[in-house]
Amino acid sequence: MAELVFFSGTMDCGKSTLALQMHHNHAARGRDGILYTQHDRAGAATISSRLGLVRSAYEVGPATDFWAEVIAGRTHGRPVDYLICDEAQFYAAQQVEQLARVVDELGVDVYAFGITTDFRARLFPGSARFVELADRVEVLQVRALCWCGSRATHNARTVGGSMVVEGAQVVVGDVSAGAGEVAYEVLCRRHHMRRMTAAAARAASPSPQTLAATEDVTLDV
Ligand SMILES: Nc1ncnc2c1ncn2[C@@H]1O[C@H](COP(=O)(O)OP(=O)(O)O)[C@@H](O)[C@H]1O
Ligand SMILES: Cc1cn([C@H]2C[C@H](O)[C@@H](COP(=O)(O)O)O2)c(=O)[nH]c1=O
Repeated sequence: MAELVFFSGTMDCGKSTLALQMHHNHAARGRDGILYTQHDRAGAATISSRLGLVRSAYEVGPATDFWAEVIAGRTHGRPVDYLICDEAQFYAAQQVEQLARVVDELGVDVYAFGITTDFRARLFPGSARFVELADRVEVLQVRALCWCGSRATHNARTVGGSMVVEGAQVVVGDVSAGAGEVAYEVLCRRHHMRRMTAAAARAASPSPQTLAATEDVTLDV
């Protein structure tokens, strides 16, 4: 039976890598799939993984109708066995409903990949609809880590190096150092709620010399 699966996690936990691996494995067995994405960091109509894999994909926009696209594909002779949907947090709730209908009425497997919550720890509307409708929500096995070593569960946004909790929900960006004025960092909930990024923690921590000279320093991070 076809299924709607939402592979979810923080930024930088391997979602796009898994999306392209799954496409590779299914295609290698002769299944026909279509790749979709929206606002990938590498540019429009692209699925890019930080491990270096890059593939062309259809760019999802406000006018994209997944039901109509699969029907059109089949009308033109494509079997369309599965869809790979990356950056799925950006899809409209209505598009997620179209994907569920494609699964149920056309027997197409839909594998969607996206972050669950934004920089304020609020659900993206698309992700919320996936959680509500998916047959399964899968958490990726590879753990992204907070600077403290705990599993990262939340996404922080920084502007000019400082964590912010206000701003537009959608701002394309990366987690790497030097990512630009707006950047992201994955944190555990504890440090997300305390707005304690790696830089803030470093700034709050005494240097080893200071520690040696101070007997009762308590780090409250
Ligand atoms: N230089 C590297 N060497 C090994 N693994 C890496 C390297 N750079 C990134 N990765 C892996 O790639 C993952 C990010 O993959 P990606 O598919 O881009 O994530 P996502 O789509 O979830 O943002 C990291 O969690 C890490 O495991
Ligand atoms: C937290 C958060 C992220 N984004 C953007 C930043 C990136 O362009 C993507 C996530 O991509 P990844 O492959 O999972 O790293 O989402 C955003 O627009 N708003 C946010 O709050």
